[in-house]
Amino acid sequence: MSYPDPCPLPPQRMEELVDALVERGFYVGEGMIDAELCQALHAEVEGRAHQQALARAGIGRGSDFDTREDIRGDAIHWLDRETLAQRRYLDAMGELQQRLNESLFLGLFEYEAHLARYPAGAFYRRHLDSFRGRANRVVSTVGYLNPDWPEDGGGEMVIYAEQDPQRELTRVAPRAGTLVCFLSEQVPHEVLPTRLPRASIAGWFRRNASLGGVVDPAR
Ligand SMILES: O=C(O)CCC(=O)C(=O)O
Ligand SMILES: [Fe+2]
Repeated sequence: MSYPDPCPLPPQRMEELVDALVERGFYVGEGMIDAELCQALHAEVEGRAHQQALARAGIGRGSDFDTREDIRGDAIHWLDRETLAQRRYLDAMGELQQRLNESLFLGLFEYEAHLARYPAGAFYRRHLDSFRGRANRVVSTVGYLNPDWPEDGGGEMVIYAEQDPQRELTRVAPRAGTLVCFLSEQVPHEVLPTRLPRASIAGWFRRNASLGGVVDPAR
């Protein structure tokens, strides 16, 4: 497998991403993630599903953890840099982290992400990514991996207004190459029921929890 160097996110589009985050709190970029990389990551998700090497996703953390199919129905695998494709993706997110810190002084200091597969019929009800026990999530990213997603495939991600969480701002089809980025504490969002198996990577830039919510100085 060969990849273009140095980064699978187009550097010239970083500025539009940063501007959208500042102006609207979210960004939707089609064709942001390299097609070959999406293909490799998609194969990894499907391979893991086949080997039953994905874990049921849950809500909450530690002793609060619970699987709730009425809230979310995906199965996940936390990225561990095991494959070249994972390393490429994480390296790209590392560059994005650096860019966000330089431009917005967010003090992001680490990134965690998981592969996710929503089987047919699965969804994830409207939620915020930063909640009790996860208050240090600052910026969320979702990269989509399914090539040729049909118009009637379902599984769109809906973004709602912060002040009026009933009001839809946009719907995003989970098509390979699209990258969505948003402020974790402010942007309510939802995954509509999918008609086809749907693969993505959801990830979060975090600030240092040990500082009790105080922003790290930009590095
Ligand atoms: O896959 C998506 O579109 C979003 C997933 C999500 O909201 C999450 O994992 O927190
Ligand atoms: Fe989410």
